[in-house]
Amino acid sequence: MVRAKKLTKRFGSVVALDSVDLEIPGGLTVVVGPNGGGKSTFMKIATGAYRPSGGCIEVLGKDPWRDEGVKKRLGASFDPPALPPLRTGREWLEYVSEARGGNGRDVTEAAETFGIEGFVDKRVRDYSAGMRKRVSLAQAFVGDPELVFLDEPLANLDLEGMKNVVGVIQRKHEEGLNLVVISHIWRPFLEMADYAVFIAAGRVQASGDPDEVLPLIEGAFPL
Ligand SMILES: Nc1ncnc2c1ncn2[C@@H]1O[C@H](COP(=O)(O)OP(=O)(O)OP(=O)(O)O)[C@@H](O)[C@H]1O
Repeated sequence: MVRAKKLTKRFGSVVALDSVDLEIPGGLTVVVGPNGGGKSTFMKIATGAYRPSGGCIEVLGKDPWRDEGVKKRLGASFDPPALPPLRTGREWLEYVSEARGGNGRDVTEAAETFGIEGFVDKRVRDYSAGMRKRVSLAQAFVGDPELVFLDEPLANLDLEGMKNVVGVIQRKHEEGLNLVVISHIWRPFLEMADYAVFIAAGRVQASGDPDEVLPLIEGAFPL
């Protein structure tokens, strides 16, 4: 699904990703690591939002920075959510669905899935943080993407919302969708994951079977 070789990203003197070699297979992958480790930067490069400073990355066999076609096959929910403040949630979701080659009709289903029907016709600027997160999650799934990236899908959600989103991810995974989930709340996702990646200090510290990566994660974040 994703193949990175010597992938590097610098912001001035900060090296956010330092010569990362990584292959992410199909299925559900969980990406874990400390704040500032490079996870979101990796996702932004993988979805074509950032250009690498060095090395290369292929997503679904294509370069996401250069290939506009592959971007249409990817769904993404960034954290914090990137939504246009003056649009309604519905207008934005229809736009994203259509940009991915969908017909916008799946927006109603996505609205139900993420419990946003009550406010989807209001402007984004009037949303709470949790409402923004829900619309941003719906955005990742409309337009029938082949691979979905979610950055902190549980951030700002209430308990009911968290349970719902974990359930949606489980169901999408079972239906055969490919997902890459970055989450500090890793336990519910690691249980269902096919692959795990631990990123810290701009490097992949471990990747592979979740059962093998888990001890490393628990060692790094003792509770
Ligand atoms: N647009 C940017 N401009 C400058 N520095 C950046 C930018 N984006 C990220 N960085 C820096 O790159 C490093 C990696 O950040 P990144 O957001 O990828 O980490 P992360 O693992 O996602 O962290 P968190 O768990 O806190 O979300 C950090 O040192 C951060 O300050």
